[in-house]
Amino acid sequence: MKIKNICCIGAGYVGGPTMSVLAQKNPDIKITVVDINQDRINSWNDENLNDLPIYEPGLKEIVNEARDRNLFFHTDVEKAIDEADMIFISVNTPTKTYGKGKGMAADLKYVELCARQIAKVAKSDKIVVEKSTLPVRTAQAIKNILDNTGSGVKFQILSNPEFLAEGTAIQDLLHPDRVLIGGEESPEGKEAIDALVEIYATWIPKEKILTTNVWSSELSKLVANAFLAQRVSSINAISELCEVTGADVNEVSRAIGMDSRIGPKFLKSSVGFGGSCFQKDILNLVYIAKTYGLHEVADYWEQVIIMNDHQKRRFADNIVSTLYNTVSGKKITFLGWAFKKDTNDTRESAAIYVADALMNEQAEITVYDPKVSEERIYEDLDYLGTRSPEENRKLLKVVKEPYEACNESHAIAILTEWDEFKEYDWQKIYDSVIKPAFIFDGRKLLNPKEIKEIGFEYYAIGS
Ligand SMILES: NC(=O)c1ccc[n+]([C@@H]2O[C@H](COP(=O)([O-])OP(=O)(O)OC[C@H]3O[C@@H](n4cnc5c(N)ncnc54)[C@H](O)[C@@H]3O)[C@@H](O)[C@H]2O)c1
Ligand SMILES: O=c1ccn([C@@H]2O[C@H](COP(=O)(O)OP(=O)(O)O[C@H]3O[C@H](CO)[C@@H](O)[C@H](O)[C@H]3O)[C@@H](O)[C@H]2O)c(=O)[nH]1
Repeated sequence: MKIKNICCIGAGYVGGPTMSVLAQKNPDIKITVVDINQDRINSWNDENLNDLPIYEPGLKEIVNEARDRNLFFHTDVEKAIDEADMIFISVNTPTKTYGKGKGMAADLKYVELCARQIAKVAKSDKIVVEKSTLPVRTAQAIKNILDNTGSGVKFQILSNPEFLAEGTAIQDLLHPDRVLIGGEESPEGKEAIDALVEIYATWIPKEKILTTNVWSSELSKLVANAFLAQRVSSINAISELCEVTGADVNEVSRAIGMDSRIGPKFLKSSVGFGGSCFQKDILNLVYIAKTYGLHEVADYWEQVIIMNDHQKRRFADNIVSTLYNTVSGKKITFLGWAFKKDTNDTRESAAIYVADALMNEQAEITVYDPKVSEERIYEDLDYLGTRSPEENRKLLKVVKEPYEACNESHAIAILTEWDEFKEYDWQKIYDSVIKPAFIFDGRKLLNPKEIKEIGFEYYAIGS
């Protein structure tokens, strides 16, 4: 079966970049990315490409090549569904904030809405691809909705989780470690799997395209994120031990990472992992385990989150205790707000929680981040609901220039590992801050020797 027309529902961090690369590599397939958010679609259609909704290195060039050739962005969801042979569901699946499973389970209302809309509109057979991260066995629920339309239309459901990381989305999409496709083990299921394999095979070697049953594919996505986050929490747990024993966590990471069985990646100690996925997906895994009565399994994975919360809290506590047990009325500069470098995404960023903890102590925070907007930062804080929007704006200021952000500061905290922070004139910054001059490096980014020689009191995670 040769796919000619693809629709992707959801023009977010996954839908946008993924479909852009798919379109670039398959110029003979028409790909339409739809979203209910008109502003987002307008941004994707921004004529001079300066206002794309997502910042990812390399994305602009690919959108420029494929857009209006075989890649289209619009809001007419029903028309795009009707025309497509293959429909990707790439909508958000946040943690539930209400009802059963509140704070743990994935909220599948957007996915269900998509399934119902497909069921309503479809007049010809379709392959529906789960691109969103979903709890194991969600394909069954989607299938139930689709198979009960009475229209006679046949659907095949595939699971094709996305493993891209933000900031490196385009490179991850162009050169993935693997592509995972789960499908039914029937002849129709195999035909659907083959159709999707052919699309990826236009640029990815076939041996990297892994096909499994649907449930293994759905579960593998949650497990991959749980394992990755577990490594970060493991090294962060060790960072605290390093701080009290005189060991250095970078040296420990290097020493253990050279063991080929452990490997060197994802062993960078930090102020805590953030991002839209790790916490949400582990909570989801924990919830699924609990649902099946597997309490030891649930407790085991929950510990990854507990350690991460501890790491954020103790970073804030350390600032307070070092600044003579009070930060009330003191200016604390945050360098970085994004959850990692090279992205403007701030979801679950450690910076939000560290700021909130310090604002509870009446600190006056000034934030500089090269890519995150002022509006976004206030939205993140307001979302916590800890204090009124007016108080948030009173206690936290956002500036567009790093030296201005540091001027007359009592302490500088590095929350994101942006490369440009390393290049700053730290002597100039030292001259402009209140003494003693403190730096709290949540990313172990700066050179401790150089920074201390300038005169800073320098505290880094894990040493
Ligand atoms: N962000 C990542 O790096 C990443 C990586 C891998 C997997 N994932 C998973 O991919 C999924 C999407 O994540 P994201 O970060 O792209 O989310 P996102 O919030 O950036 O984008 C989702 C988009 O879907 C749209 N949407 C929701 N319901 C809709 C509907 N009924 N019709 C049309 N549009 C609708 C929203 O308006 C939004 O623009 C999630 O399940 C996530 O866990 C995310
Ligand atoms: O050694 C490390 C590696 C990462 N982090 C932090 O962990 C978080 C997540 O980083 P990363 O995994 O690089 O970014 P994400 O974009 O969240 O990507 C993860 O989540 C995606 C969504 O599911 C998956 O597709 C990716 O494979 C998975 O890496 C960030 O706050 C990082 O700063 C560390 O603190 N130390």
